[in-house]
Amino acid sequence: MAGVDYLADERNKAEFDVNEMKIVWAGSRHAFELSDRISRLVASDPAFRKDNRPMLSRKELFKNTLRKTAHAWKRINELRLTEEEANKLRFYVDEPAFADLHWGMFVPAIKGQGTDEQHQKWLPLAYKMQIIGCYAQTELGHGSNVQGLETTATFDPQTDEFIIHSPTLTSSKWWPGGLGKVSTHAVVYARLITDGKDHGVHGFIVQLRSLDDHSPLPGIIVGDIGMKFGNGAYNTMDNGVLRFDHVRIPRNQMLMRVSQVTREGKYKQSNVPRQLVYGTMVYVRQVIVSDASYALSRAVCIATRYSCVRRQFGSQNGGAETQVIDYKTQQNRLFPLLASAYAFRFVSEWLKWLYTDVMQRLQANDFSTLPEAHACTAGLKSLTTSATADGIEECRKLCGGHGYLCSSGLPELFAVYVPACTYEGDNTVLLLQVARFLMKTVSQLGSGKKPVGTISYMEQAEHLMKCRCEVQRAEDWLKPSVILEVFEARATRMSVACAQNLSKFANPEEGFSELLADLVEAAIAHCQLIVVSKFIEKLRQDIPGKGVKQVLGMLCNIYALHILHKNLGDFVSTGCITSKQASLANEQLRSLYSQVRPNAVALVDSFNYTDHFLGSVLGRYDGNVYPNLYEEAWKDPLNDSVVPDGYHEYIRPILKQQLRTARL
Ligand SMILES: Cc1cc2nc3c(=O)[nH]c(=O)nc-3n(C[C@H](O)[C@H](O)[C@H](O)COP(=O)(O)OP(=O)(O)OC[C@H]3O[C@@H](n4cnc5c(N)ncnc54)[C@H](O)[C@@H]3O)c2cc1C
Repeated sequence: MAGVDYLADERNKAEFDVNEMKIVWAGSRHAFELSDRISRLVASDPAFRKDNRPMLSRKELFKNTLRKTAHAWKRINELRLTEEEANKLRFYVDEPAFADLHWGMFVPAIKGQGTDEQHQKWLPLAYKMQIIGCYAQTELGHGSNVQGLETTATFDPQTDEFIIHSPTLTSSKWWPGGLGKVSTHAVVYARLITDGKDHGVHGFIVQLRSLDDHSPLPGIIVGDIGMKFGNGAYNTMDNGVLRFDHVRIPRNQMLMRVSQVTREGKYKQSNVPRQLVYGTMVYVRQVIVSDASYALSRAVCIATRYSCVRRQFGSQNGGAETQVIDYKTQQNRLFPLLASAYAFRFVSEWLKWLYTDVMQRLQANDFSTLPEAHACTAGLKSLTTSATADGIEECRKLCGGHGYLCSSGLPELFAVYVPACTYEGDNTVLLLQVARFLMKTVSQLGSGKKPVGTISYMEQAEHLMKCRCEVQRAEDWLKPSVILEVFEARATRMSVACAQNLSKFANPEEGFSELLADLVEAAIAHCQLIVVSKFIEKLRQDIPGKGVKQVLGMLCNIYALHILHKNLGDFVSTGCITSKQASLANEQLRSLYSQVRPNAVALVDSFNYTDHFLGSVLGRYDGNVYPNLYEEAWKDPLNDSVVPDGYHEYIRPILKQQLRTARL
């Protein structure tokens, strides 16, 4: 029946003001209104339909993406959207496309690493999309180890040009999004060579294709690297391969904000500090953490609504069966993910602040907080993307068999999302960078150098190494000061233990290699503490709306106590808590699940996702799952005919055969 809200009972149970929570989730009233308006605009435009994506062949899929991107660009211009609105529109179109790399990597790379003259020349062209760019760093042979890149850019003083060359097969650029079939230009990372000397990896703007007929320029071999994981998913993107055969570009196409090559071929540092590139990095990672909260919240929204619709067992005297969300096992898997979605949202909002702070300090030549900002953003990128990838898969399982259908929206969401664990820095490699920073901080304790920002808790290392958790009753676990202290103590003790073990090695690098796995765990403990502490900080702010702060408080406690429960080994073995306190934490967690339960659907409604954006029959706003799932099945091309193609060739002969010789 059209118009019936099958989840109305669930919505009526909510104990907080959903409209106010929508504003908290969006970050501000302005952000909410903008997001709401643009998401409806996209949802109501048939050109942005996406339900058929998993069925399309690669070529159809790619062309469809080109059409949608062109349509989005047209609407952005017709409606005279601002940059903020245009970004939201691309977000709600919800399809990886070359434009993501153009706006998300190519433009920021030129902005961050280009000189004023380069900005004046290239940015207007890029803003009007008269050129389309990508970011070509990774090669077939090297990704994480950027210093191992092999592409060369050799300066030729005779002609005032760089010669870009791929000397080996492994130096082929491999993976850049938008490169395969679309980009006209790329920021290419190559080893700079002047007068026979290698100055390491630098960025260059290189034209790849003709602006007249799109054919590759002489000396350039370029194409797509092939199908990727999942149906639809990231296959909308033309991740590409690129080889150069002595391609010449003018000298002024090296990105020269930080270092330069003069007309005479002299390599020199400009007076702009090298650290300026950190600004772009913090910005990109903030976007990735924010995207993690959106991807996880989407999966959680689908799993929560469906868990209220789905009933299994428990019927007595012919009554209704139990909603699966009422099983404690379902709550124990689902609610920590719901809490994580909110936690990642708040930490990404805080990262926005960190970006402004970093930029202001850079302007003032204050680099004191950069190592900490670098470690913290690397760690948060790693932590949130790994948890989100795992969380989406968990949501699929929470939806049982139906979660495996493409119409649940979860398989494609998972396939699109998982590479976030790899791009912009492999998650393990990033955690090892965090670990190096932690080891350095521990080694400097007592030297008078004060740890700053998210690592400032280490100033209390002496206390944190020996403090005892004061929890005596389950409710004691609700105190933010208690939670913070045990998380700080665990992170400190794990880092100090690693540092002590490292000091046993005569060669520190050998020790680091040997202890990699422990170091990663210490880094995770530090990053989990950051997320918990930013959630607690958020709750210290004034948050209006009936019941909003209370329910967020429950989620914060669920997030922290669930991590504690999952990592009891760390907390107990480092002596931060006793096993009795561990079981009290678990008791408190169960009670929190019961408190969140009536608010579950309202908490996912607060994400304010349209059915178009969710793209899930199971997660429909109205909860009318079964008739729509049934209808969706009949749309499959296999159901176009009652008797399948191939019946006469392959099925009938088997059915009609007279077996004489078989040994069955
Ligand atoms: C969908 C997608 C889009 C991408 N888009 C772009 C793009 O637009 N532009 C671009 O330039 N690149 C892009 N990339 C490439 C991406 O940035 C790299 O894949 C990434 O940096 C990881 O590098 P790698 O592939 O060399 O992995 P590797 O470094 O080879 O990793 C393989 C394994 O080795 C481990 N490992 C590596 N080094 C260490 C170490 N020091 N210690 C311990 N373990 C280690 C890793 O943890 C991992 O388990 C994209 C990749 C994907 C999947």
